Amino acid sequence: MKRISILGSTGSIGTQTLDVVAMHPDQFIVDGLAAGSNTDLLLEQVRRFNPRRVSVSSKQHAEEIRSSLPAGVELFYGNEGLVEIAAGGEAETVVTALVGSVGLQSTLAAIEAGRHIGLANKETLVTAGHLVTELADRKGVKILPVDSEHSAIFQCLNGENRADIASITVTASGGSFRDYTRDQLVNVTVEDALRHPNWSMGAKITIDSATMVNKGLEVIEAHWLFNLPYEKINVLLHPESIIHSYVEFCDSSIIAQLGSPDMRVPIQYALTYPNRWPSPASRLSLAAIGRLTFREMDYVRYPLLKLAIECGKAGGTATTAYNAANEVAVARFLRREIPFLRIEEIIEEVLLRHENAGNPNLQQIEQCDAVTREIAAKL
Ligand SMILES: NC(=O)C1=CN([C@@H]2O[C@H](COP(=O)(O)OP(=O)(O)OC[C@H]3O[C@@H](n4cnc5c(N)ncnc54)[C@H](OP(=O)(O)O)[C@@H]3O)[C@@H](O)[C@H]2O)C=CC1
Ligand SMILES: CC(=O)[C@@H](O)[C@H](O)COP(=O)(O)O
Ligand SMILES: [Mn+2]
Repeated sequence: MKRISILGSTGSIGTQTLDVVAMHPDQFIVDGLAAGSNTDLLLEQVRRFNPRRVSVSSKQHAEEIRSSLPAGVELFYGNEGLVEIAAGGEAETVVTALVGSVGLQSTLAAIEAGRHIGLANKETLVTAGHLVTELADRKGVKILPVDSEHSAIFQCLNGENRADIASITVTASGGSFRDYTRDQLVNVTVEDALRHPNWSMGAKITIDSATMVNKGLEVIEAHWLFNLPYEKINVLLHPESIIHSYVEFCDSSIIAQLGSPDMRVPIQYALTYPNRWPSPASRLSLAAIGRLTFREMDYVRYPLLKLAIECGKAGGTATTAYNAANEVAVARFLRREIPFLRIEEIIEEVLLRHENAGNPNLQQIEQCDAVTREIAAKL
């Protein structure tokens, strides 16, 4: 039996993690669940999965559910609540499925407490990858990737010698607007942007996919997860999202991981590694698909991908600023306060003003995150 806790249990990754648990009820114990404001869904999850500890984002939400919780369930809230679920209790693995850099403190707390991490919350590695990976190394904690591309690369590297890697290639669907010219982006709506061609995901990552920020975050995530220089990380447009990513080795062999686009597969692998268990994900028929297509990445069409890689190479607080500016800009777009292309301008303007600090500690990261958010909110 594996004991797990989930940060962000009510979101897209969180609910699919519980789907995996429900498929293998004799293999998992759910120790803790942390949600934001969706208290109805959290209560349903509590009744079904019997966690001993839960958390919500505010005191007000905690009061809403306190009387409905079964006896014995401990209730927490706020950032401290996230840390309680991450580092308290008895989970062996914590699935980090929060969205945004709000997940940093609890991820660090989980690692500090010696919990293995099933990492979906890529923003934590983007904002403070050096702190997260250094602490995980020191504590002997495994960071198992949940993100589909990183799970693919992780699977391709199974049993391989890291020194033999020539490069890795992260595939990109192109998102909702992959067939639009830049001129056509001027009047796109929130609804248009939320229509991802291949994946059903939370709102923030779906917008990130449309701006190609998601691929920028994923390149930085890959840099930290696989300890590779940016020069060895490529991006390739692959509209079908069937090849989830691949690795090229020094002898010119390429190993790729393929599958139907279903996040339950990488989520489950992060929980069962190094074993594989049956999954209800639909089987891939390459004969039925017929052909897979690829396109060179166009860095002029997607300037935010180029900027993310530049920030990654610059290091320091540059990726913290990039990530924070993006979180604010996407939230403003989703609230219909700014048009789609303004997301780009805000991130670019923030980075023009950014004064990079090398090798930042946690306090400097948090300060950079807060200051950047203020600037991005005013632009
Ligand atoms: N969805 C996907 O298929 C994929 C997602 N990812 C990554 O996984 C992460 C999660 O994405 P996704 O599941 O789509 O996001 P969602 O928006 O669907 O879910 C986010 C979760 O975080 C919770 N949450 C948000 N803010 C807070 C807070 N302040 N305190 C406590 N809980 C909070 C939400 O709670 P509530 O809803 O109750 O408010 C919800 O449970 C992201 O980093 C994303 O990039 C990576 C690959 C694929
Ligand atoms: C499912 C997953 O891992 C997402 O990050 C997905 O990759 C988004 O797709 P694109 O960013 O390639 O459009
Ligand atoms: Mn991904």
